[in-house]
Amino acid sequence: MSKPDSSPVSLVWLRNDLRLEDNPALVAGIEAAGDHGAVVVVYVLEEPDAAEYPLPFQSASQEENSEEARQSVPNSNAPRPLGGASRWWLHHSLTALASSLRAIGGELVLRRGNAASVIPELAHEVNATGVYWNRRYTNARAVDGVIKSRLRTSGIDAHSFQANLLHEPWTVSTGSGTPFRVFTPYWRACLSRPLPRAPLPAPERITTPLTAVASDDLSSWNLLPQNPDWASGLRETWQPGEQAALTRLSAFLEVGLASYHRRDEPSEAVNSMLSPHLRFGEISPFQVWHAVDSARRTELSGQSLDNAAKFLSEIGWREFNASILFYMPYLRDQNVRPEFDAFPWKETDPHQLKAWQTGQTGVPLVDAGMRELWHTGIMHNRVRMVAASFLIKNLLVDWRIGEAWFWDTLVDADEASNPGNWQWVAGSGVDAAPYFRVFNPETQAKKFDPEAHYIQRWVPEFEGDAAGKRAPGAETLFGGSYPAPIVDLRETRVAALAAYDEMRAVGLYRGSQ
Ligand SMILES: Cc1cc2nc3c(=O)[nH]c(=O)nc-3n(C[C@H](O)[C@H](O)[C@H](O)COP(=O)(O)OP(=O)(O)OC[C@H]3O[C@@H](n4cnc5c(N)ncnc54)[C@H](O)[C@@H]3O)c2cc1C
Repeated sequence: MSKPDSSPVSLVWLRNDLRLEDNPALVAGIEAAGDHGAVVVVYVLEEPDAAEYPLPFQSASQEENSEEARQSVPNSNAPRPLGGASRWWLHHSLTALASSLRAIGGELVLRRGNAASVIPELAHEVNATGVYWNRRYTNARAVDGVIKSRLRTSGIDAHSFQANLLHEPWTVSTGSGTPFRVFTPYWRACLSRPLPRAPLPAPERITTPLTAVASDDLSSWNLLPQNPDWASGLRETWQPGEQAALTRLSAFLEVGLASYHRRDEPSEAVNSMLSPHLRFGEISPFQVWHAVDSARRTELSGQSLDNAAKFLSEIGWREFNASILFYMPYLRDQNVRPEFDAFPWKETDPHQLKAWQTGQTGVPLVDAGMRELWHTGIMHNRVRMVAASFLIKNLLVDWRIGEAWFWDTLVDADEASNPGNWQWVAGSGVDAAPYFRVFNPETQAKKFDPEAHYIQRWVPEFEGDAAGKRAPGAETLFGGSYPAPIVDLRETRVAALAAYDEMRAVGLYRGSQ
């Protein structure tokens, strides 16, 4: 339905919240427009001028970690350009969102460019009386700050809402008022806070302005891969969009949750697979929390109750990483623990790196994970840890190189969780695994994929057991269809520990100067 152009207009800017249910900005925009107003819903493909948002900006991070090294960050606060798999997801998620909006009378307007210009210009174009968005906690909030002041200068109200985190970073702090650096007390503090608010229902109708608002054609954004079209595995695996996210959540509650204690076994389909849906905000953590919480109050018992608590704590890790990025905007570029700046990374061997990226290292569990990633845009969490550890510790490749590959290939690539987890594996992050913990892919496979079902699925040419032991005679296949390991796991483990000692010696030397 359309309203006359003189009516009040709300501009709702959707970002990582591509949903109708539990969308406070959308609800507030509709309410503010009232019975006589109209609502314009926009998504902006952000292409900011990075120089406009230099790091570091004034934030608590500088108090939190104020060493000189952390100040000279080469990056900017501009939103991080999406990787290939995320662009694929975004295309389909926007398509789904546009169709849901149309079903209740709305339209999705698409614009591209620097949001700091695009949003104020669009607000003027549609005579917006207010602009509404849900808050983000990445470095790109610097962009939001600029927009807010530009809008206010021209007399337009800007309103932002909590929608994408259960606990905004500044609401959870230690007794002395500093951010948590260790997960367990962080999550305990979260759990002692008031229960997360109930999710909001989806709006039933939206009124658009009488005059249609110009929109880009989604296909002109070229988000989908062409020549080659590498997305067939993504299409087989995923259905982006709000409806699919809700279906995933229901399926997890019905089937996965009861077996979630087996979440470390990659051949078991017990994990929720919600990460890309959460990443793009097709479902909110409030919806997930309340669905699980209501199940545990009414239906669950025994093991399932423990599983529910564990699952919610994984949602907690997502929040924890968001909080880390909030306070440490350099998370993707810099070691959180400065002593790692002296780590003697090896000069990257392009052949070894390629073998890792393409799942041809000759280490079956690592290769299975990397092939799963390439084909489906996702990798099981346990295998992510093993594959990352292999790159960092057995190949001595700087974690930032692995992080960039995951950023490009994961459909759930997240500005906080990706570098946060890479730094966790590297040992350079907050609450990280100690560097001397080197995942042994053979032991990990024996423990978590004992029948080698997962390995067989992704590395069918491998003949041997899960621990990487070749079947009799299969040694002759080395150099054949499945390669021999590109490095010796035991020797490289020793080399990694020696490199770690070298780094610590530099620290001790510097400390003694
Ligand atoms: C090297 C490495 C890189 C990673 N990069 C990302 C990333 O870019 N984006 C991402 O969402 N997760 C990342 N993870 C965390 C984790 O692997 C995925 O969240 C998980 O595999 C997603 O599958 P799921 O939805 O079935 O998880 P479930 O087990 O069902 O967990 C439910 C939700 O909890 C959250 N979650 C679970 N584990 C973690 C974790 N360790 N850190 C943060 N959130 C978590 C996710 O939102 C997930 O959807 C990474 C882990 C590693 C080791």
